[in-house]
Amino acid sequence: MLSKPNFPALELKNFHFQWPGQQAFSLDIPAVSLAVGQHLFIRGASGSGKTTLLNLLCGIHRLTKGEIHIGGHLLQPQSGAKRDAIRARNIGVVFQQLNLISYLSVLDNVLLAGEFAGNKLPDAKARAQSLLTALGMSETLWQKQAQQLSVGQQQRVAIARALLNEPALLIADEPTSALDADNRDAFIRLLLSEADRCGTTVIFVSHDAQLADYFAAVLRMENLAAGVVLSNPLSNPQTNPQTETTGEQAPC
Ligand SMILES: Nc1ncnc2c1ncn2[C@@H]1O[C@H](COP(=O)(O)OP(=O)(O)OP(=O)(O)O)[C@@H](O)[C@H]1O
Repeated sequence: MLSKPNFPALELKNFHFQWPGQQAFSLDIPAVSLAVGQHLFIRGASGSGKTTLLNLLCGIHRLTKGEIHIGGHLLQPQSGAKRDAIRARNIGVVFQQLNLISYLSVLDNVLLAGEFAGNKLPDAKARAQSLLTALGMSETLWQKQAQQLSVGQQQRVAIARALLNEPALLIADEPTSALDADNRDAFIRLLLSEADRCGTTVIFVSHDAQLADYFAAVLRMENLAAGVVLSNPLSNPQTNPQTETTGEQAPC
């Protein structure tokens, strides 16, 4: 695992958001702190604000009041350009639709994350190759176009891309919603084990309550205002994928 600075992966202070001109919906979180490596599952009903919350944590929307810190960096309040730069370097995202560039190769899809971050890592190519190998993507696949991959292979590329910049935080937005139970479980195991290896904190959002069993911490959208991260009594370290390893154990 990489050595990480001594900051929480995520810290929210007096977080308040309201859509302009709308009183009916708001998000309020007095205080939340997630330690490095502590994975969080967020669940909530349709319309409870999951996507809005993720977009705020990524700096896509501007917070109405309060502060968001990612890996010790102040994300909000900041200008849009500063939020973009902080996001590119400190947050990896796995989207619901994975969002790979279909005509680019596997390797170039992963390296895109480095370009968005201004190629902070001088060894980005070697790191991309190492991540792909650890995720079970052999060298024969690296020059294949993303559109020629199976869904499972595309998911691995999406995980490698999200981890390329050694982010403090990886946000996964319902990436398993189109999968059957076996593939869903395999994906989430792989994601968490690879994040553990890299020392990255995962925030996984879903309406699927069954997935909560994989996480030691669960936050329900309905309980945001309480400002607490609940321990998950169902999480079982024997079966918890955070303790599993898959693929080759290359350095992260
Ligand atoms: N661009 C927007 N402008 C104004 N209101 C919005 C906008 N986007 C979402 N909302 C409102 O914010 C609230 C939360 O929506 P959001 O999409 O975050 O919920 P969600 O939990 O992600 O829902 P789902 O699970 O159905 O995707 C809803 O009341 C929605 O109508």
